[in-house]
Amino acid sequence: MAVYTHVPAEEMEALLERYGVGTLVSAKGIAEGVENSNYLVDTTEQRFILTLYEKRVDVADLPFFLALLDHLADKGLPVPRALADRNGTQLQTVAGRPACLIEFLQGVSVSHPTAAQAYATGEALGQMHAALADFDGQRANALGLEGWAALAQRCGADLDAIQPGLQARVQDELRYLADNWPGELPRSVVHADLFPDNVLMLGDKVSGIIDFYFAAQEVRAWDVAVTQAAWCFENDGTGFDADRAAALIAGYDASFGLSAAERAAFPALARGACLRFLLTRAWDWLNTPADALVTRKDPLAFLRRLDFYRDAVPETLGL
Ligand SMILES: Nc1ncnc2c1ncn2[C@@H]1O[C@H](COP(=O)(O)OP(=O)(O)OP(=O)(O)O)[C@@H](O)[C@H]1O
Ligand SMILES: N[C@@H](CCO)C(=O)O
Repeated sequence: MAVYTHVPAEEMEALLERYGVGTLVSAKGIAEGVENSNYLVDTTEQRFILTLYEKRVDVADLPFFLALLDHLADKGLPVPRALADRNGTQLQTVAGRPACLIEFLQGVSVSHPTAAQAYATGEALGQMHAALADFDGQRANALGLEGWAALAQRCGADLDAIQPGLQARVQDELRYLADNWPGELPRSVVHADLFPDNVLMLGDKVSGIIDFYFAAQEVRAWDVAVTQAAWCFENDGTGFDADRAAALIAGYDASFGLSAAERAAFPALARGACLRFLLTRAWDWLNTPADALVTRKDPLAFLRRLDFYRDAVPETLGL
C-alpha cells in the first residue's frame, strides 16, 4: 500500500473548502503505488485524487511537475492537472506534507496488456513526446547514468545479499553503459516511468497518463526503452512478448517515430532502463523494513530483463 501520511477528515474538509468543490463525502487511501500517498476523495460535486508528496519527490521540483501536467493537458493529452484553489494556488501543505488536489481520470491500469493496448500506449507516448517539443521546463535526470553509479555505490556490497554476485554484475553493466551510452541522441523532457500502472485504459484506449514525478531531461528514446521494458515482460522479468513489443514500437512510430540512430542504440538504452529499476528497487529492498506497510518490488525482475537485453538480437525487439 502507499499511504505514508494519514490525513484527518477535518484537515481534508478544510482543504476542500479552499477550492469550493463541494463538501467531503469520502476519502479512501489508495493501495497502489510506492512513492507518494494518494487518496481517492469524493465530494458532493466531484471526485479527485489527493496526492501527498513523500520521500523521492523534492519540493523544489514540484513547480516543474505541475507546469508539465498543465502543458500536456493544454495540448490535449489525457494528463490530470493539479487544481488551483480560489487563490490560484496549486501546491498546498496537508498533514505537514506538500500536496496537490488532482483531477480524477477514468480508466484502469492493466496487469496483462494486450498488443492493442501496447500499441495505444506507444502511440500516446509518441504524442507526449511531440507535445513536449516546445516545453521549456528544466529538470536534470537524477536517475540517469551518473545517478545509477551513485546509487550502486550507496547499495555497495549489500547488493550481494539480494543475489550473490549482483554487485559485480551491476559494476560490469555500469562500465558497459559508460562506454556505450548514446548521449548524442536527441534529448527532451521524458516521462521516465511509464509502467502499466501509470497508464489508465478504457478498453484499448489510453484514458490517462499519470505519475510524472520522475520526468526529466534525458535521451528521448530512453523513454521508449523504459516503456518497452515495463510493458513487454511478465512481472518477474521472464517471458518477453515480441508481439506486444512490436505493437508498442509501431504505436510510437505512428505518432512520433524512432530514427535509425535511436533504433541502433535501443539495446543499450533498454539496458540502462533495466539498470535504473534494478537499482532503485534494490535500494528500496535493502532499506525498507520487512514489516513496512508498503510492498517492496523485486529488483531481480529487472536483472532478468537486463540479461535479456544484453543477449537479445536487435531484430527481436520489435524495432
Ligand atoms: N489522476 C488520477 N486519476 C485516477 N486515478 C489516479 C490518478 N492518479 C493516481 N491514481 C490512482 O492512484 C494510484 C497510485 O498513483 P501513482 O501511480 O501516481 O502513485 P505513486 O505512489 O506515485 O506510484 P508509483 O509506485 O507508480 O511511482 C494509481 O495506480 C491510480 O490507480
Ligand atoms: N515503476 C517503478 C517504481 C517507481 O520508481 C518500479 O516498478 O520499480
